Amino acid sequence: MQISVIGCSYLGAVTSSCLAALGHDVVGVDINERIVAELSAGRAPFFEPGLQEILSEQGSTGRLRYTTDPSAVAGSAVHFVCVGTPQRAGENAADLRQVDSAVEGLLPHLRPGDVVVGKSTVPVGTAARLAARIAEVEPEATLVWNPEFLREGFAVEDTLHPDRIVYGVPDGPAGERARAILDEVYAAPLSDGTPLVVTDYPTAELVKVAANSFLATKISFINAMAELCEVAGGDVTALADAIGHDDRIGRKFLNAGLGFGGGCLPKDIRAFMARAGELGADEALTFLREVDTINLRRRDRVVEMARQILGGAVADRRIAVLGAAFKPNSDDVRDSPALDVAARLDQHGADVRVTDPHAIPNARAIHPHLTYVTSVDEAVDGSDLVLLVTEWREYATLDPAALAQKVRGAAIIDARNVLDPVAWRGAGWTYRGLGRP
Ligand SMILES: NC(=O)c1ccc[n+]([C@@H]2O[C@H](COP(=O)([O-])OP(=O)(O)OC[C@H]3O[C@@H](n4cnc5c(N)ncnc54)[C@H](O)[C@@H]3O)[C@@H](O)[C@H]2O)c1
Ligand SMILES: O=c1ccn([C@@H]2O[C@H](COP(=O)(O)OP(=O)(O)O[C@H]3O[C@H](CO)[C@@H](O)[C@H](O)[C@H]3O)[C@@H](O)[C@H]2O)c(=O)[nH]1
Repeated sequence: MQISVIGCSYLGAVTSSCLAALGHDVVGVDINERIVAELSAGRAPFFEPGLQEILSEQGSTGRLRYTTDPSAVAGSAVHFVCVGTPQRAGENAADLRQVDSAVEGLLPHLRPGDVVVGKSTVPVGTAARLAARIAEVEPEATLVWNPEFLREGFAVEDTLHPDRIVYGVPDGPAGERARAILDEVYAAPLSDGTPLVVTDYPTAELVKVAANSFLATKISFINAMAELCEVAGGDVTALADAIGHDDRIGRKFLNAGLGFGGGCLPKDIRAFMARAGELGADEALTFLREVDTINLRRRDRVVEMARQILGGAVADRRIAVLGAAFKPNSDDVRDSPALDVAARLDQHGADVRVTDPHAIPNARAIHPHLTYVTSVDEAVDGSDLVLLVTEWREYATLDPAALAQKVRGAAIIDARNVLDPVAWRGAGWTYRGLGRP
């Protein structure tokens, strides 16, 4: 099938290349010339495991191309909208300008029978509004809302083998026809037994933000337990293991630490609260305000812990910050807790040295004044304190005895609770986890 993908960043680059891998003819359109140049050269424009390989494979098939020309969507039967929906500056609500401009750009090229597929994460009600706009210009085109659940770091795997596929379709024959077309697009994962939920627009839009709200709530729940463990002398890791053995709870997303960041969970729960308020249902989501507050308190806690360990002030003390990305296996620093902590310590006058295997260029673009180094050795050299803030495998497996030789003061805050306290203390370190004795 002939498919266009509008917006080719973290979501769209993976979606477009994976659709080509599923056997479709794909054109990706983005207004960002750098992204298009990289993708056109067969290079991943950001770090995402497996993306480079799939781009190289698909580039040589001739089934995948990228362009900045918006008219390149003409001739495609299916158009995926994968543009950004960031938080509006100074507000909780989502900024829908990219979605609106992508759809407006598509309208002149739509033909009868075309299917427009919304993948971006949007406030409930957006699909109905966009469907009405599309109908004004091409009444025989149909909008489907098909939210995306991929995780950065596992984006290719999640796209090719999703946990579920959700379509929000309009009632009647147009919806049925659009559904049949999407069944063809997703023939491979559907034939593997991927569960399919076909529903209406509002439910499809809500499924996405409900899923992210649940995940965020799970993380803040365990971080609240970490706060309790800290004052009561408990161990949140053992607690998470114990409650996680209950199948009804499950162990996933119960890793206490520095909390959630990234381009999705924080802005999605805020946009959900804002939309609930617009719909007169803000009381239904007041708990998400607490989820957000608990999450942001984790960053304060780590800064405070650093101050305590360093005897009351961080000014002029050298602090090694291991990690800048919001999670391992990603170079994404959007709302990164790791980078936020580094920037705050820098503001307090600390001599901060930040390292990360992949995220330094993105981090530098946001916080150019911080000092970045390319290795753990350079970061820890002569440091008074080490912070492990993104649990990259190479940081989680560091040798405490070897590292102790390089620092000035052997103190570490394991803000992701991934190190073995016994081993680190045994090697002479002052070890502090979050919610662990
Ligand atoms: N990043 C993820 O892991 C992920 C996962 C699931 C869902 N989502 C959702 O998917 C959407 C995209 O996420 P992202 O992280 O890729 O966002 P992003 O901000 O990184 O990328 C958006 C891209 O769209 C391009 N763009 C904007 N307007 C355009 C237009 N009119 N025509 C063509 N291109 C245009 C931008 O240049 C940019 O490259 C968001 O709604 C997000 O919430 C993201
Ligand atoms: O037990 C945990 C699990 C995660 N995190 C943090 O939570 C954040 C988000 O992690 P994750 O959800 O794995 O990353 P994303 O790539 O942002 O993926 C989320 O956001 C995407 C965009 O909406 C969705 O598609 C995914 O399903 C959803 O998991 C990161 O900062 C993690 O460090 C924790 O602190 N503890």
